[in-house]
Amino acid sequence: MSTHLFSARDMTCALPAPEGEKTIFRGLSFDIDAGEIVDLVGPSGSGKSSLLTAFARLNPHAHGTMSLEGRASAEFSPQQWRRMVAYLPQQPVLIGENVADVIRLPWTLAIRNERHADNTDAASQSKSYGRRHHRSIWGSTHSGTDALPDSTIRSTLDAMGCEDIDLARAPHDLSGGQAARVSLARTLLTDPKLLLADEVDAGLDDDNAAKVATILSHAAQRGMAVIRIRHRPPDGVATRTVTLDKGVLR
Ligand SMILES: Nc1ncnc2c1ncn2[C@@H]1O[C@H](COP(=O)(O)OP(=O)(O)OP(=O)(O)O)[C@@H](O)[C@H]1O
Repeated sequence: MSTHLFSARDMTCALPAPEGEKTIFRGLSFDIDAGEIVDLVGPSGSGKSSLLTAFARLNPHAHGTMSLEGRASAEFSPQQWRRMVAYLPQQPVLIGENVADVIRLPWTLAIRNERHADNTDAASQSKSYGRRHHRSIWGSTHSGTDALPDSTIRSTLDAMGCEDIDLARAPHDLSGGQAARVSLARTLLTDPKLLLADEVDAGLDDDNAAKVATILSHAAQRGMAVIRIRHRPPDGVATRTVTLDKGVLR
């Protein structure tokens, strides 16, 4: 489709409604390059979350044409796509007994899936692409702890300015700011190419919001593309801002 890292064309979202269909947006186009941070703003209810979930192929009411690094989204299974186009919701969902387990969860699930895939003969071309890809990201197939030892999690969190987060802490004992950063760290460690951050700094104090912005900024410097939905005042981190209003992106 293009040479952009990610491109979307003709994105349309229409919800079932008593009077027929309610169109949230129609025919939207969007491009983003590696290393960019784009803020997506607009009035409440204008469809910002619907657009991001459409990009992540998580929105059953949306359709359009998308590509990543020049490859059409249809070449990827939804799971393969979402590993590279990761959607981060506002409310962190932290599953595990402690922070280390929470961060390791994608590896644990991937290894389980890999074992399942290796035990079946349904190795289509797209599946084999997925296995190669995730081995390259996640390295080991032995166990979640082998693939992502505590020492790696610790050093990664420290490098993200999360020295205050104890790996042994139960997720329900984390503050809102810590929970937001753990959720973000878990997703960044899976190394997506495009991160879709849906109001991840909403409800945080200024200090924690700044920490989240710094983490995202460093990820972008390493080549990740980031789209942020934000309702806070501009923080100087975005490379550009786009507005979604009345179904139009400008
Ligand atoms: N699952 C759903 N079922 C019914 N209506 C929905 C659903 N999801 C979103 N909507 C509607 O679609 C429209 C767009 O919602 P969306 O959450 O995408 O907007 P938004 O711009 O992200 O809003 P906000 O800034 O308040 O989070 C709204 O009118 C909303 O009520």
